[in-house]
Order: sequence, then structure tokens, then C-alpha cells
Amino acid sequence: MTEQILQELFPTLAAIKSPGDVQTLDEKELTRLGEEIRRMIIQTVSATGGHLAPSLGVVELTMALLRVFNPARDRIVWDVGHQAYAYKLLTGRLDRFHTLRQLDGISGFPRTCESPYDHFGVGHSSTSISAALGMAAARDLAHQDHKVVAVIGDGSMTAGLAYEGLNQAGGLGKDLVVVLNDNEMSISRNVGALSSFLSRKLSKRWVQRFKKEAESIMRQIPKIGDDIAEYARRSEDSLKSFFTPGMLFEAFRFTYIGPLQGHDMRMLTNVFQQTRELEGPILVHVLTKKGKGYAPAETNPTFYHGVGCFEPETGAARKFDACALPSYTEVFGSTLCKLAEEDERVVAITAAMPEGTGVSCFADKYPERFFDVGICEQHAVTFAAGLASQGMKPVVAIYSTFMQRSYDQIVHDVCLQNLNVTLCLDRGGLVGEDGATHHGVYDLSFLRHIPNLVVMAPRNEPELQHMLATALAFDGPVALRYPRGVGEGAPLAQTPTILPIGQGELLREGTDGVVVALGSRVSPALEAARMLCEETGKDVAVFNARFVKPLPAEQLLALAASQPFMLLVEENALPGGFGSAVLELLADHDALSNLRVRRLGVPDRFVEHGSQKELRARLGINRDGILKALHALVR
Ligand SMILES: Cc1ncc(C[n+]2csc(CCOP(=O)(O)OP(=O)(O)O)c2C)c(N)n1
Ligand SMILES: CC(=O)[C@@H](O)[C@H](O)COP(=O)(O)O
Ligand SMILES: [Mg+2]
Repeated sequence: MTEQILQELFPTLAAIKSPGDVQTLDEKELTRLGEEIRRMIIQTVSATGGHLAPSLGVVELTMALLRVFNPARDRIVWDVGHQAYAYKLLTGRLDRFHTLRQLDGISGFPRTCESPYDHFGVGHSSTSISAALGMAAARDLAHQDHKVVAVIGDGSMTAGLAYEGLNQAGGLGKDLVVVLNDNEMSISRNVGALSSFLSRKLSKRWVQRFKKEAESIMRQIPKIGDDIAEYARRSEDSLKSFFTPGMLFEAFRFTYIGPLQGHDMRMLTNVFQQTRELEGPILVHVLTKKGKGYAPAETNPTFYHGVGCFEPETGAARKFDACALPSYTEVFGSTLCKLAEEDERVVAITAAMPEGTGVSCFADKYPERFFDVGICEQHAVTFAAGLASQGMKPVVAIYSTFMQRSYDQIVHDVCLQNLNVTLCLDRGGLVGEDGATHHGVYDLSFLRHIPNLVVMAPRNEPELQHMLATALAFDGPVALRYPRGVGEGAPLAQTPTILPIGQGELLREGTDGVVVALGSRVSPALEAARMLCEETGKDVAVFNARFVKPLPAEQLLALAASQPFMLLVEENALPGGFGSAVLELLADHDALSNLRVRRLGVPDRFVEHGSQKELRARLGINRDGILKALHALVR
């Protein structure tokens, strides 16, 4: 969009040249600004995909924050950061907003490298209070006096990390503002005891009625009744906090303000102005509607939480051909349901992502065997360990990137006790547009050295089915990782079979070298081998390793002994990944002297956002990249 069109269609927004400009607008202009921000977000996300409903819900909140806090001085820390689109638009990124989440475009999350107004990088949840507290401590050590504000959602408040931050903040008594953006939603409906406590909405009206009735009773007490009533009246704040969510936060020594209507910008601005003058830790509880201002998103905030391309007029998802295929997530979910039919010890656990991890169908079918623990990946794994210790067969479905949080629980609670826990790491590999915070490219590296754990990755949909059945039949812990998105349309198995642990399969014969590939890289490796043959007449073998731990050692050593080179291909970080594991095996068996080995994978740097296809091409791990590497290897 040219500057001229921007000015015509979004005049108020285009006039914001720096965040401070928001403070100069009158009420009418602010209303127009809010409307233009929403329109811009809907229009852009309909074309790029992204976190629509969370961002639409905080338009007024963002404007109110910028009316009172100056991000050139004050620090604003967004939790998860998936709701920060309005903030991006008001802090100098309007002209690049159309590149949201696109290759080389702006990120879908706050990034310190993207803007001086992004004070803390984020993408995973529940970090904001700890980070903001660290900033407040640094400010005090430097004798500065700016404000620090953390904005955290009710879903993100289900993680223990948030309470670790609250606990220290209350103990230190630092000047810190925490804004709790409560829309009663995580991605799905928020869960847990805290969520129902927060949403108890003990409204002012309820408290006032209670007070009125109590006061009239007190006044009837002879002689001292009026004094007691007067004391109680003065104690309104503590009375209110006793009966509202304030009770919880006051216990952490926060001053609690709320609950407030989060779309009333004038009121929010006033409250933030007053909050600015207060000292110590303060929690402002704001009630918002997820998807506010866009009917489809208000009606179905889960679908529009993170959405693909859609028609802005209707909200209907844009269909692409690939959509006809089931995703790995769907294959996992339906297979799990099937396997659970045969074994009632199978239970499913998700950490606030039943839709994303494909276990919603399981939840519907077996509600008593399904647990959504909230955004608590660490707890999820230890909870599974507890279940397994009593003979159950828990399946923990968590995205690879979020499983990073559970490393110690996997080591200490699951593997050390050799428990029957199946860890299903969805979104293993490059996830695409969510970018660096979300790529699941470290799981093989952080799992493969843990004793007792079996680690595997399927090459296609039926192999995922077989691997899930294998995991559930295995006596011990198993980690299974599979990619984001659709597979290749391979026909599904009616009855999944159990695979021999630590055995791969030779998919293509050849004597001019061998490609050893894992998971999603197997099919591109096969294609590359076929193309190489067409182009050069050279025949390279292709081996699907299936297992990272235990490695198919005998098969790999036999290939090493018979082939001139071995090309190792994976969609994981090269350091410590699958290729490293094979190299260790080969070195330990003196199998390297007559063998040239090359590795393809994710290099030792963070990979930014872009489509999976673009990123794989850029990293040279797609068909063409593998073919190029083969051309360089064959002689
Ligand atoms: C550690 C971690 N686990 C899971 C997620 C996936 N996730 C992103 S947003 C979200 C829901 C957050 O709910 P809330 O904080 O209330 O924000 P809302 O979307 O309601 O605005 C989840 C589960 C994540 N980003 N980080
Ligand atoms: C912000 C966040 O962490 C999630 O919303 C995530 O973006 C979902 O990713 P998928 O789109 O792969 O389910
Ligand atoms: Mg929420």
C-alpha cells in the first residue's frame, strides 16, 4: 500500500508518526484510530494469517497504555506477544505491516531487533512478569525512574512461571505494573481453578449489596454499632479485595485494581494515569473480549486465535489444495482415539492446546481420560509421570518448542524412573510464519542423550500411526516428533502395526552413495535421489532412519562399510542432532576412514519466519538442496 493510499484509507493511523502522537489525539480521533487499527489488522491478517482475535481484543488497552506510558522511556513487556499488532502499528511499523510474518518481513511477535519500542523478545508464554521485574530491578540499580509494565493474559497466568515472578515482585516491593488482560480464554476456553476464580466477577454491585446489608446489621448493635459500621465502611478496600480476585494478588503484596472494562479507553486511561502515580507492585485487572470488533472472531475466538488466510468480509477460511489432506496433527489425533479404544489405560494430556495438538476428538470421546492442564508444560510431564507410575499410559501432546520447558521433568520424573510416558512433539522442525520462537528444531538435540528414552520421527502419515502404536506398546518412555502441516497424502493404515525399535528401512537401493534421512526429510531425499539418477545416471541409496535413539546402528554401519559417502539429512539443529548422533556412532566404530560424510540440517543460528517451503529452500534442506549436495558428493 502506498503512502498516499494509506493516508486516504487510514488517515488517523497514518498520522501517527511516533507513539507519543497517540497522546495528542482527542476522543473522537481516538475512536477513529481504534476503528482504523482494527480494520488494518483484519485486512492484513486476512492475507498473511496471524493472531487475529488476541490482537483485536487489546486495541483500546494498547491505546490507553500509550496515552499514559511512553515506550521511548517506559518499558512495556507483552506476554506471548501474539496480541501486539496494535502496538506494532502505533510504534512505527505501519509501513511494513503488510509484511507481517512473511519471509524477511516483520515478525508476528515483539522483537528487540525489530524496534526500539519492543523491550523484550517473546513468543512463549508467561515470561512477562519475570522479565519486567528484572527490568525494574535494573532500573533501580541504575537510579532511573521510568515505569515498567507487563501485560499478561489470563491463559498465560496458568503457568507457574508467572507466579514465580509475582512472588519475587511482591517480596521485593519494586515499582511494577502488571496488567492482567482477562478474556476468559486461553486458545480454547481457559481452564483450572484460578480461571473460575478470576471470572467470578464479584462485581462492585455484589460487594456494595453485601456491605449495605452488613452495615445495617452492624448499626443495630447497641452503643458500638455505629462505630463498627463506620470502621467497616472505611475498610471497603480490604472487604472488596477479600471477595474479589484481588485477594489472590494482595497475598502477593500487589495493590489490586479492578476488574475494569477493558474496552472503555477513557476509563482505562484515567486508571493508568492514577496507577502511574502509585508506588510498589500493582496489578490492574482488565476484562476484554477476544476478537472484539470483528463478529466472526468474537463468535469463534478459538478459530481466529491464530488463523490462516481468510475472506475479510465473511471470515471464511481461504481454501488451498493441500487442505484436502489430513495434517499430521489430525492423523495423530484420530489414531490416538482408535488406540485408546483398545486400551483404557491410555490417557491424553495437553497444555492448553487441545485443537493445536489434535486431541479435541479424544476429549470429546473420552472426557474422563482427557486432561487440559493449562499452559503448564512442566506440570503436564510430571503429571503424566504420576499417572504412569500408577499403571496408566499417558500420552502428552505438546508442541516441540513448548516441550523445551519440560526438559528436567522428562529427565528426572519420566526417564530416570523409566515410566511409560509417550511424549508427542507436534510441530517438530520448522513451523513457518511463527518464526524463531516457535521452530521445533532442538528436540532431537535435547532428547537424544537421555537414557531410557526412545526417540523417533515418522516419514509420512501411516508411519506416524505405526510409531504411535509402537510407543504405546513399548515398556518405557518414548518421544515421537512430527512436523507442522499436512503430510504427503500416503494412505492411512487401518490397523497400525508395531515397528521394531531401533530399525530403519532401506527405501532405495544404490551403490554410488547413500542418503540417510529422518522424518519429514525422507521424501525430499527420495525425490532428490531419483532426480540425480535421471540427471547423472548415478544411483544413490536412500535410508529412512526412523529412530534417533536407539539408532539403527547395525544398518548404518553396514551402509557405512559399503558406500563411498553418506549424506545425513534432518530438520533439526545440526549441533547435537540426528546427524551428530550418526557421526558419533561411526566414529566409535572406526567407520569413517573410507567414508565421506556430509550433514544437512538447521545451522547453528536462529531461523526467522517465512513459509516452511521458503525456509527449507533457504536452508538447503528441501529436495533441491539435497540434490545440490548429492551433485557435490557423487564423482
Ligand atoms: C509456553 C507456551 N505454551 C503454549 C503457548 C501457545 N499459546 C500461545 S497463546 C496461548 C493462549 C494464551 O492465552 P492468554 O494469555 O489468555 O492470551 P489470549 O490469547 O487470551 O489473549 C497459548 C496456549 C505458548 N505461546 N507458550
Ligand atoms: C502464539 C502461539 O504460541 C500459538 O498461537 C501458536 O502460534 C500456534 O501455532 P500453530 O498455528 O502452529 O497452531
Ligand atoms: Mg486470555
